[in-house]
Amino acid sequence: MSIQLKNLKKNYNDFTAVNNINLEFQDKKLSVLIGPSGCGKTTILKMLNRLIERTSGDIIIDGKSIDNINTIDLRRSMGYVIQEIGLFPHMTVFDNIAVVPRLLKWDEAKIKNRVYELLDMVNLDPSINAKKYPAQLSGGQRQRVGVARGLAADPNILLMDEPFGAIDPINRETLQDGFLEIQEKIQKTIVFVTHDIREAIKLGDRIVILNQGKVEQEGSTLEVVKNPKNQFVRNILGEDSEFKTLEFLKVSDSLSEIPKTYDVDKFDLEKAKQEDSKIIILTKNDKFFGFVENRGLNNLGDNKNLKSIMKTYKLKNHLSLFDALNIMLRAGVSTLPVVDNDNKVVGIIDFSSIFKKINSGGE
Ligand SMILES: Nc1ncnc2c1ncn2[C@@H]1O[C@H](COP(=O)(O)OP(=O)(O)OP(=O)(O)O)[C@@H](O)[C@H]1O
Repeated sequence: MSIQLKNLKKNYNDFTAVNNINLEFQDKKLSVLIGPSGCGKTTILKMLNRLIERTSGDIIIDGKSIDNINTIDLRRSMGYVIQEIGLFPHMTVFDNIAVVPRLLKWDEAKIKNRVYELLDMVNLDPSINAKKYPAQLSGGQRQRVGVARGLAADPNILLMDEPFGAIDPINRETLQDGFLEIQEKIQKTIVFVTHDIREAIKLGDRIVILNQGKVEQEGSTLEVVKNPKNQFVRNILGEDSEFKTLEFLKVSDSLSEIPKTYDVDKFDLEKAKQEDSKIIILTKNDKFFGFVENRGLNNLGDNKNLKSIMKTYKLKNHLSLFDALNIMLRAGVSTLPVVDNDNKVVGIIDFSSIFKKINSGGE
């Protein structure tokens, strides 16, 4: 579902918070709104679900003005995830997530299925967490319950207002990674407010940069990062914005080759030594098992104990190139195998394929 803003305006008395904005939030894309405090981000978001009424202009969802959609239906078609305060403290995790399905009068069996499915999706074991109260969870876990609740009735649109803003940086990264995995699966139209440019670049398919109620620049994340329109945008992006695109580019887009793999139980040393590839990947039952560096094969002792030189580092294909470089530097290797969610090998990544990707601007 796409959302169009047409000449959208919001005045608070004689102060104009949102000033004649024309924009489209594209179907199934995550659009980030970013800008300095007070630039109108939250006001725009809340006008979408009519928590704030606009002064003039129009908001069109899939061709229909929101004036022609019943407000209750409108809000049900939009999940809403906000910072921290979103959960009802006196309700269990289960009941918090079940709020909208119960309003919609789903039967209890269907609600239970949905709540358990969502808890699994946000990586919270339902058998442990469904009965807990918000106060018994960590900040990051509460936030994941917030995301699950926003998705409960399977809305087409998700509005997220600094959903990870109150989480410490390390857990924040984990939540962002988890959320990217979820979005890959559910493909919602998401409008996401943040003031953190790294988060914007990492999560956003598209970025809207706002300044005093106006759009300063809008476009795909790479377009904006590569071609900032003016000094204001450059200031928002910060000094090392090219480097930040590493957060946005995915390992899966930068694979250098599909490697030949060797079943560890049928390993043929002489054949492996002939391979061009820098690393030899070992599998067991078609799943990733480990890898050895080709040059290491010559140093293999008489006992031919492969495991003595085997490494088990691997990269998941949904990780960012930023994470990939981090892991490669930590592991002290310049080439790593890449696996999918089923632990099947899908390719190899090395420094040169990463730099090629960065230099091409992600294309
Ligand atoms: N109810 C209100 N009455 C008067 N002014 C308001 C009201 N709500 C918001 N404003 C003003 O409108 C402007 C935009 O507010 P908004 O909350 O949309 O900003 P924001 O970009 O989300 O800021 P932040 O990043 O600090 O959350 C601000 O200058 C704010 O002071």
